[in-house]
Amino acid sequence: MEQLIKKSLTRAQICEEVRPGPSSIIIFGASGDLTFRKLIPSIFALFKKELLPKQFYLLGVARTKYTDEEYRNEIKRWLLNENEALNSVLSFIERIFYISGNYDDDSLYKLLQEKLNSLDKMFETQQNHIFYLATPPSVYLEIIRRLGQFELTKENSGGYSRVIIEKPFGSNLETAIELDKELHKYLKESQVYRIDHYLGKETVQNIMMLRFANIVFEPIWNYKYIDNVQITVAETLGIEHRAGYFEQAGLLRDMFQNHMIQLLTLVAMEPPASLEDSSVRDEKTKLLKSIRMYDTYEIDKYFVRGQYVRGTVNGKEVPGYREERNVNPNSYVETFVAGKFLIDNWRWSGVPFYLRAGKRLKKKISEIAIIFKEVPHSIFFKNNVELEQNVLILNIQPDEGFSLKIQAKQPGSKLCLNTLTMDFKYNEFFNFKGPDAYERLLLDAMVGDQTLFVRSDAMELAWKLLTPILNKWEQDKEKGLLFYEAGSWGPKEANELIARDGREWRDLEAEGEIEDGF
Ligand SMILES: NC(=O)C1=CN([C@@H]2O[C@H](COP(=O)(O)OP(=O)(O)OC[C@H]3O[C@@H](n4cnc5c(N)ncnc54)[C@H](OP(=O)(O)O)[C@@H]3O)[C@@H](O)[C@H]2O)C=CC1
Ligand SMILES: O=C1O[C@H](COP(=O)(O)O)[C@@H](O)[C@H](O)[C@H]1O
Repeated sequence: MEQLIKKSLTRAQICEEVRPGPSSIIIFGASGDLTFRKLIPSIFALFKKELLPKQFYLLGVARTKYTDEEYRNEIKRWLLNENEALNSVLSFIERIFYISGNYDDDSLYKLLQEKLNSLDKMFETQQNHIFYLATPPSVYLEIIRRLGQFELTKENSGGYSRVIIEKPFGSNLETAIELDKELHKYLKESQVYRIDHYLGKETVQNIMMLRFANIVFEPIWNYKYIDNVQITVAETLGIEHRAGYFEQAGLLRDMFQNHMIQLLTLVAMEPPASLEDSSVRDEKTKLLKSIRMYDTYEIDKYFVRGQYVRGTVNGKEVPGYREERNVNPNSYVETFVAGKFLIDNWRWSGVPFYLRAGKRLKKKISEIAIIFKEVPHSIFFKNNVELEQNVLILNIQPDEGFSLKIQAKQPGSKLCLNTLTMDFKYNEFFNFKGPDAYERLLLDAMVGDQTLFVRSDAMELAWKLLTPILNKWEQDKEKGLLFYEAGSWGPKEANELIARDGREWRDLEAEGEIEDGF
């Protein structure tokens, strides 16, 4: 009995959300898309759930001129548009302030110092500051240098100073290292929170729970039982208003350097010694070191890149990438990538990880599929009829959850097998829509938990892996770029990539549907 009580007490303690101590969030780029669409709604959601500390304020910084009042009105309008209740919105915006200026101008940082001093006193936030860089990456360094020069990154005056940095972190290995080096002149690694919003998604966090809190999966989580792993992040959206960014980035930087590689890492890493952030991040790093680097001549064999042309998505005609506003009509930037990754360690020897992601595909769906080997000997059918392989699917979106495909007897007939899907959907089971990824991550930054943020070495290793590919594509320009119709599943060569190994991509046509939300 005592044991049981102990167990449930521990569970309650684990489940309980830790409300952070006094905190402030200072957003650079506060007039931008990310701030309005993701950051403000997530901070507001935390406010409504009473997960923000009582001693809290938010300070927006950008070049656009607003008074506090005008900025609050913008936020009010935005939140009311999202059907939020007026009363909550009004009490939330009382904690919001705004200053404007140019990032390369000392007077902005003097003003910032003064504002922080007075707000820290007013809200008793004990000089605890989280600086969120939600600006274009080109100004990250400038902001960090100035914060450093104005001693806003120093922690010895009582409070903490943390910096959340949005992706992309650099544009290749060299620039990422350079940015990191400069950053570390002013900040210790424990102050740096490199955000990857996929790590805040419920199913993504659940990968570790599923693997390491159950006995049934881990013993078969290896080359002996797993045939291949497929990770798909398909979007119906194009590049929206982000042509300026996407023309520089392309899909490999936009999705693989961060989200896709992180997903692969969580599926493939060894069990960490504990849930401590350093243990988890050590395992991720170890795994990243085992991913095979390809020689330049192998890249075409293992990677396919494509760009969408005009087509129909969700019944609507959409322009091709080169026809999008602010895109170079001869652009050879990729909007689709499929690749085969191999992990050179004992657990994953010979197990391919097929990854694909793309814009303007047939439907929005993200999943990780663990495809198990065939049974070694089938007693069920003569004439070599193959049994379908078991598949464990971790559904990241639209319906967060997981499903297991197994073979079962079809009722009635004497001996007919069929695939049965054991389906678990978060929303249905818990009757609760999980929080947005940014809520989780902002809360973690306030309590100082870096587990779900990307450490310097992992970020570097991901760039190391992808930079040779980026270099080759940069050299090849249009050569090797394949065109696919918007509303399809990408270039047919992506199917050939996997067919060469005698496999095929999972058919995602029939899985649940939603509109893109990002
Ligand atoms: N939007 C999204 O969905 C996602 C964005 N990100 C990352 O978050 C960051 C912000 O993205 P997002 O909000 O879309 O970006 P925006 O293009 O909306 O820019 C944010 C703000 O930065 C300021 N800004 C724009 N250009 C410059 C410039 N050249 N110099 C200084 N300031 C500038 C503008 O404010 P003002 O003119 O008032 O100064 C703008 O409101 C980027 O690093 C992006 O890669 C990451 C994941 C998703
Ligand atoms: O970081 C990014 O992610 C979104 C996809 O995010 P999701 O949560 O909607 O799956 C992608 O559209 C964007 O290009 C990329 O920068």
